[in-house]
Amino acid sequence: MRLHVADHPLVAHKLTVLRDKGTPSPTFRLLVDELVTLLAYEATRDVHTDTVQIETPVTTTTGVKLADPRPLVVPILRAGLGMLEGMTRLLPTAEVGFLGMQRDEETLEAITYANRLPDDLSGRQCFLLDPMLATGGTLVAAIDYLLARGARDVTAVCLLAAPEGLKVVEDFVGDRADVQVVVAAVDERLNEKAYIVPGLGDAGDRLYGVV
Ligand SMILES: O=P(O)(O)OC[C@H]1O[C@H](OP(=O)(O)OP(=O)(O)O)[C@H](O)[C@@H]1O
Ligand SMILES: O=c1cc[nH]c(=O)[nH]1
Ligand SMILES: [Mg+2]
Repeated sequence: MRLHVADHPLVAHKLTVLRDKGTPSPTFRLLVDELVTLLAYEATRDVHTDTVQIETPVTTTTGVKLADPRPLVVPILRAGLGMLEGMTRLLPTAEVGFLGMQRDEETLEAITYANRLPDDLSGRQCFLLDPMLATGGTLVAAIDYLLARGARDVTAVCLLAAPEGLKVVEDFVGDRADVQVVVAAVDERLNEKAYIVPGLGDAGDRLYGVV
């Protein structure tokens, strides 16, 4: 597993406002969207492209376009939905799949309540979106769904990760696939409720309100 931590003052600034418990949902949603755009720039550095010939008003030249097969973007509901628009803005050709997963707050097991993915992901570049990588249980289960469909090139875009969760993902992936995790920051640790510290609280609740 490869880890990329975005090291940029704009990322740090936006993340600080996001962490602030006084930041209301509309601002939180906007900041998540802006942060994803900055992270997507790093996360798509190895996106496949094809060479194309085009004519500018002046001459003929060689350029690139996003290649086929199209990349697949998969937000992990609920909280990952807040990252979808920012990602597809940068990857306009992407196909979008969906995973609905909820962590059981007692057992910390990830329960899947929605799964809409293409059957065959061999040769496809896949991007998983989830703001929080805490114990890693949710991300491991999501990566497992993609690997089971033949994906071998997976990038997870997260806002915050705990060191404990990163280790779990790394141990799960081993050398089974090329998995990259792109994050805005790696935080200190998990607390006794497996929340990220200092973190930003419950990302789904802060985006969409408590249900
Ligand atoms: O690494 P883990 O320990 O598995 O925890 C991280 C997961 O928990 C949160 O989702 P949650 O289960 O709260 O669902 P939600 O998005 O509907 O709020 C978060 O968005 C991740 O999906
Ligand atoms: O800190 C955490 C841990 C899991 N899920 C969240 O939304 N936040
Ligand atoms: Mg939640």
